[in-house]
Amino acid sequence: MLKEITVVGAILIENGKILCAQRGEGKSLAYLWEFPGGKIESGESSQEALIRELQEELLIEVDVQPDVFEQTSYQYDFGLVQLTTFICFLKKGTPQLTEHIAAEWLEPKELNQLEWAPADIPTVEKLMEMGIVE
Ligand SMILES: Nc1nc2c([nH]c(=O)n2[C@H]2C[C@H](O)[C@@H](COP(=O)(O)OP(=O)(O)OP(=O)(O)O)O2)c(=O)[nH]1
Repeated sequence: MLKEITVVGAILIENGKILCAQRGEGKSLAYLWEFPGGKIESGESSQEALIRELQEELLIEVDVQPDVFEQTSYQYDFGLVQLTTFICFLKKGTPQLTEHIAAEWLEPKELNQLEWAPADIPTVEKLMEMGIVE
């Protein structure tokens, strides 16, 4: 059966850099880099899901921009991930890793230094083409 997984990812911007987070061992897509976020729960908007996920994963409060940055679907062996990314800004706190094993703040042009989850490539390419984020 085709399993659809609806996921939101945050392009968290601070001082022209983007927060990139590395997935841990024992998970799907282990050690690949991603945008912090996760699955939308029933009854939640995309923005609400991102606010909740970033609170849980990084212990921060964020503002989520209303417009979608990029939307893609990627068929993994475990299911079809529909990933929607949004630009976010830090409102309160400093990111602390509670789930990821590493994080890096990178400029858009540096994003290809990391090995990203396949579903993230369109967002990464769009950010790299923009060159500057603020
Ligand atoms: N948060 C996030 N997930 C992503 C990205 N790209 C991508 O393919 N994914 C996938 C990984 C997971 O299969 C799913 C998000 O699930 P999740 O973050 O809520 O849950 P999880 O890490 O516990 O995942 P899992 O072990 O249950 O698969 O979407 C991304 O940029 N951010």
